[in-house]
Amino acid sequence: MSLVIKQVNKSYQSNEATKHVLKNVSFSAGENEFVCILGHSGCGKSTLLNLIAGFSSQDEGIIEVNGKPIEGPSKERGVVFQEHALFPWYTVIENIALGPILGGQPKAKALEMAFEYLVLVGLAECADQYPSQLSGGMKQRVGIARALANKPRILLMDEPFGALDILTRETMRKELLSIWMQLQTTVLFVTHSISEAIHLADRILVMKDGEIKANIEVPLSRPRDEESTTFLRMAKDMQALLSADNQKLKALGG
Ligand SMILES: Nc1ncnc2c1ncn2[C@@H]1O[C@H](COP(=O)(O)OP(=O)(O)OP(=O)(O)O)[C@@H](O)[C@H]1O
Repeated sequence: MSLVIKQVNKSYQSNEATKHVLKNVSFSAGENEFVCILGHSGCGKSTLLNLIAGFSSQDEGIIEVNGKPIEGPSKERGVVFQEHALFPWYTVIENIALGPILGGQPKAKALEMAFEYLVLVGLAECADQYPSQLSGGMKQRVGIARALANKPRILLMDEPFGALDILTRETMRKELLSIWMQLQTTVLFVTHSISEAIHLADRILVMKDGEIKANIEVPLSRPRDEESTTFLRMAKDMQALLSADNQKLKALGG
């Protein structure tokens, strides 16, 4: 799987004004790579992810998966949102099986597959419960299992842990890494948390005002110690990138 984004531009029109939200965005993500897109609220992270998901289209530029331009949503690109959007009238296992059933799997086979993913996210015992009976973290795990059940080649995650408390967030982060290591799929993960990005990513794209200001490899093995010198130095550098004005960025080579 390779994802290539070249010179993508996107503007929104509102009240006669044009807002240039993505400015010449270019990057790529390789097979099994975990890439985080880091930036403050409003910098264009979700807009970028929505383009890659195929929910909307760019004004200019190219978005290709395995050399083919994307044309709308596809099972090869699974999406997990901050809000889990589970169907309340279906049980947990039915929510997960829905994608495979709609994809043409017989129901029994789809339920079997769904159960495998529930085991993977540690919720086997909740198969027959309804979403309203689950905590926020559990719902988010169901959301991940549901995206994975379609066997995506790339998982697009838009601040999936943003609504969770800090302890649950840490647990989910560890679980996501363990799932990713088992499944080996490409992940594009949007966050505004510097430490979350450094914990998770192979590579971090720092976004500001619709531009990718830096594309940084994380030279640390996992699990990562947030007290280590490299972790702390990276966090400081990224904080500086996110808060620097454009003049200073130029001086930093950004
Ligand atoms: N459909 C739309 N119409 C007009 N403006 C929009 C639309 N969607 C997003 N925007 C604007 O584009 C900018 C980028 O929004 P986007 O949601 O991509 O940011 P973000 O970095 O994901 O922010 P957050 O972290 O708060 O979700 C914002 O200023 C937003 O108001």
